[in-house]
Amino acid sequence: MSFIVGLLGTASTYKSQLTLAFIIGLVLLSLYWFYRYTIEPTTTPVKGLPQLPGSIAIWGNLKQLGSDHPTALQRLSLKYKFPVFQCLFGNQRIVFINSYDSAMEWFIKNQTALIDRPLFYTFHKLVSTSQGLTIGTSPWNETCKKRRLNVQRYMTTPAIKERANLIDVESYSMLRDLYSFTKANGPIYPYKYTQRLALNFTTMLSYATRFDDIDTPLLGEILDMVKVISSFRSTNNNLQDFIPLVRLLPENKRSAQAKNSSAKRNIWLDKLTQEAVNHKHERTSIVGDFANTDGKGRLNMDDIKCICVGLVSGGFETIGSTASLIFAQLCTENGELWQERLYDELMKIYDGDIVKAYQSVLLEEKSEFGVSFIRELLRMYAVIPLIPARKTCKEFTWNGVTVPEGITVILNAQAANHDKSHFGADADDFVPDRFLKDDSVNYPPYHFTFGAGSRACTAVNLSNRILYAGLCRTCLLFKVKKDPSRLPVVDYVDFAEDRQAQTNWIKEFGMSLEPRDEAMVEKCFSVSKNTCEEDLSYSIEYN
Ligand code: HEM
Repeated sequence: MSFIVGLLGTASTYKSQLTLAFIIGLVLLSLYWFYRYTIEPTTTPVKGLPQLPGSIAIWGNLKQLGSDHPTALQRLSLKYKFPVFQCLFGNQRIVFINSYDSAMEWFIKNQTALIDRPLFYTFHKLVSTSQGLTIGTSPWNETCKKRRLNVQRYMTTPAIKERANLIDVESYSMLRDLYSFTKANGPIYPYKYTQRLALNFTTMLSYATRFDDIDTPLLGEILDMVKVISSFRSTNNNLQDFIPLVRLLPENKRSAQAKNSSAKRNIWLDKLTQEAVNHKHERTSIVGDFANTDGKGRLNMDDIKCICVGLVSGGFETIGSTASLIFAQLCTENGELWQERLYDELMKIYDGDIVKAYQSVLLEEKSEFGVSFIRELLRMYAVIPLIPARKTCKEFTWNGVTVPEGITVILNAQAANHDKSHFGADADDFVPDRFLKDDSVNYPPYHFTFGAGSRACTAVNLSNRILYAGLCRTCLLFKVKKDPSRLPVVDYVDFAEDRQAQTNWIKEFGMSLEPRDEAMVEKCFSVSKNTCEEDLSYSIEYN
């Protein structure tokens, strides 16, 4: 300021007046640029929708949300009694949906208006540049529509039955290795085993390749890398998505890490794709199906690559996390009772024939308790608590409010799944009987863990089947035993190891498998080994 006053004082010549005008102009321009680039919200407020108080310049409401966004948003929604509100993440305006009924209204009743997805700087500009956008990260356009329709071919009830061998080989391998490890060494944290089940399922479906040895170095590398990539989609790990200034900082570590992980991922994905093409005549896979058409179908190789990356990333973490939560719940105080109840019910359904039950759970979901248990597990733990963002592609009206086109909307599945006005006072408890009753709760979509509406998870039925078969096979052959020195944390918020991740996974706990009848375990395992001989031979360790 004193500099400008000084200049004014001595601005006797025309030249210095010009200099002064130039400097003031430059300052004003810089301030304008600063405002437009980093403070001005990208969209105007939605008239009539409550705004979350406490927004500050540059940060918006981000600071007040701390490191656990879904829980903070859920708490604020209850505090202010706003099931739906808008807030600012940096300069991005986002509408959050936090209750069961409002989720139904926005994501199901108005699903055609919410079919689009917005683009985010980190994920879309840094991570996804070379393999292209997956279905789950792509805006709605002809390419996305075509790819989504093709994926649905692999997710129909007959298609799931046709690929039951994949559920067989992976649930068998998981139980085989957990059993042999815990028999020899005592309790173990099962997460890596459930992750391998999930990763293998998606790589088998996409590329007809799997990992058999839990200690294969590439498996560990892939598990780490996919976790890093997924963190780029989280709302609270990526300031640069919301605060444009952060993008300008030199040595932005997150951006460098994003590029690096994406480059590494592409190397192994390209290898898997090539393997699948090489084996196109002998092995069934999505890439192989495509290669056999000689590119004459509606899809091209880029489409296929994107579809497969999407299936691997969409399925791997979610199934892996939810499957380890099955073991966690079976290790709780009531876990033993639930195991016995399921075992008895399955014995009743399959006339005491364990081998028949062991095979049938791949093809049908006849145990009502088993179905309810998995449904409740998914409701209790929204492993992706904030559903990937949507963007309104047309105007619609909700509760008298006109929601315009171009608004970013995020469903807080954790909040909607724990909405006491829908699920009752025990909404925060794990009640595996919840979906056995004939009431308004036992009604699709049951919960919002798979998202909802036009862009909901394409693999709902497939995921339910994988989880059901895993649960039933475990209880048919084994008693899951807790490790008293490492009990699981089963609270729906505190269970998560890292509340900043996009997909939550459970904190370490210990469990072991005790056979109900060792001879029967061997018998069932040899049934799987024989039926899945060919799938087992697709393991990278044997090629
Ligand atoms: C417990 C298991 C799973 C959970 C909790 C889950 C959850 C989700 C969620 C929350 C979304 C976003 C939905 C939305 O915006 O409304 C999604 C999308 C998607 N999921 Fe899943 N998922 C699971 C398993 C799988 C599996 C096994 C696959 C593939 C084999 C898969 C493939 C996809 C795809 C392709 C999309 C993108 C859909 C689109 O944007 O049109 N998911 N999933």
